[in-house]
Amino acid sequence: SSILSNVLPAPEDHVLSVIFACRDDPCPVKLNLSAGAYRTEEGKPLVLEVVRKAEQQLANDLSCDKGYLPIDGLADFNKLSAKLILGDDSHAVEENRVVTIQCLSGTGSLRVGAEFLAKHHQQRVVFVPNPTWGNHPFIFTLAGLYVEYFRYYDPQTRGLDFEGMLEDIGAAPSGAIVVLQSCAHNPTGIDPTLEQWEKIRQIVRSKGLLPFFDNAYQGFASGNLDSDAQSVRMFVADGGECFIAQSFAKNMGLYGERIGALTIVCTSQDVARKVHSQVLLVVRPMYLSPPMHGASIVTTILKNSDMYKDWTIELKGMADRIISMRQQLYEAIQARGTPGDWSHIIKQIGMFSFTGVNEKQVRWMAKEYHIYMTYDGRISIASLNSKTVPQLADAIHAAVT
Ligand SMILES: Cc1ncc(COP(=O)(O)O)c(CNOCC(=O)O)c1O
Repeated sequence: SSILSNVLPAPEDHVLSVIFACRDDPCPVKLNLSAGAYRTEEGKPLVLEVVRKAEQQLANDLSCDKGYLPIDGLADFNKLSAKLILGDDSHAVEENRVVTIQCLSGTGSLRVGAEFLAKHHQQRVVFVPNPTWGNHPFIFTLAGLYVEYFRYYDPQTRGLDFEGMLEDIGAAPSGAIVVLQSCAHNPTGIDPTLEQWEKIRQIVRSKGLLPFFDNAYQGFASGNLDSDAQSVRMFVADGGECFIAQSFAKNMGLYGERIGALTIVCTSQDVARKVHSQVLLVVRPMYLSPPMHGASIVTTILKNSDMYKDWTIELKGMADRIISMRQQLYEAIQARGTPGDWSHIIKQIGMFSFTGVNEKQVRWMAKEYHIYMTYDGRISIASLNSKTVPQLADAIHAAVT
């Protein structure tokens, strides 16, 4: 008898089921707003000019070979990636307290960090925002840690439940890991202000908690790489430890190259050395060593000041297009006189908007308007363009009136 015959079908995944429903919808004007990937005004994925240029340079560089990278990845990439998030004048970097490992994009960085913590950290509780990116609970649970939630989104104000957040983090047991999205919170699009980040930092440090930043959208939120790194730099500046998962999927458009980094900021060079040696033991049996191409593209761009500048211009272009889509959607909703306050659409930041429409309305819009978004009412603003904004505004108007 077959060994695999007892495998059960996987439970329905909320995001995937929406993507499948949209895929199977024959309607020629269907609109998929569920996927978290940037699209141009023409509705196409974008390969940055500067990425094409870097790839041409790499293709012509005959010194490049296809040998294995070290377990922790391309050394230049690790240095440049750490500098990007920590800043050019980071004391942690100067004092050699920083361990950076090239990982398989943001997901891989979170996974390696989770496996490391499960092996070396006594406190097994991880606090994540409620709501948070759908993969967070799975990544940490799979590593053998226990996921708990801290209040983050307030449905009443459609804003940050800051008091609730502070209370829940303040009640966490000493040593608990706290997952913090550094900017462009997924799925709500709501970020703490700098003043609020400072209060969060104080409570995390005073309770001896371990911050694990998920930094998937640096530069993609505000359009400025340094602004979007302020929350992380605030914590690192106080000399404490923190984990940071970086991704170049969105801000460099390298989704499929799976390029990111896990940075662990330690309190001393000595600790950093020991941590580095142990992270290698997590990676080796997991995937041995990371892929070269994405790391080579990022390194080529970050180490060349002209290409770096070109990148920041294209990056701001993406962020600005999203911000203008928010404005257009807000104005289209206003123009229709749709009941309710829709200002959260322009107050929120990053790839997504938490519209506030409920699951029943989401399902109705899929059926009647062939517009698809995740059941929590999250839409990818990056998937909108000037032609589809009116279509969405009509659907929202019809759904909530
Ligand atoms: C907060 C966050 N962290 C990490 C990641 C991981 O990204 P990657 O592994 O591609 O770097 C993502 C990617 N999001 O996926 C889009 C979606 O929610 O529909 C993310 O949003």
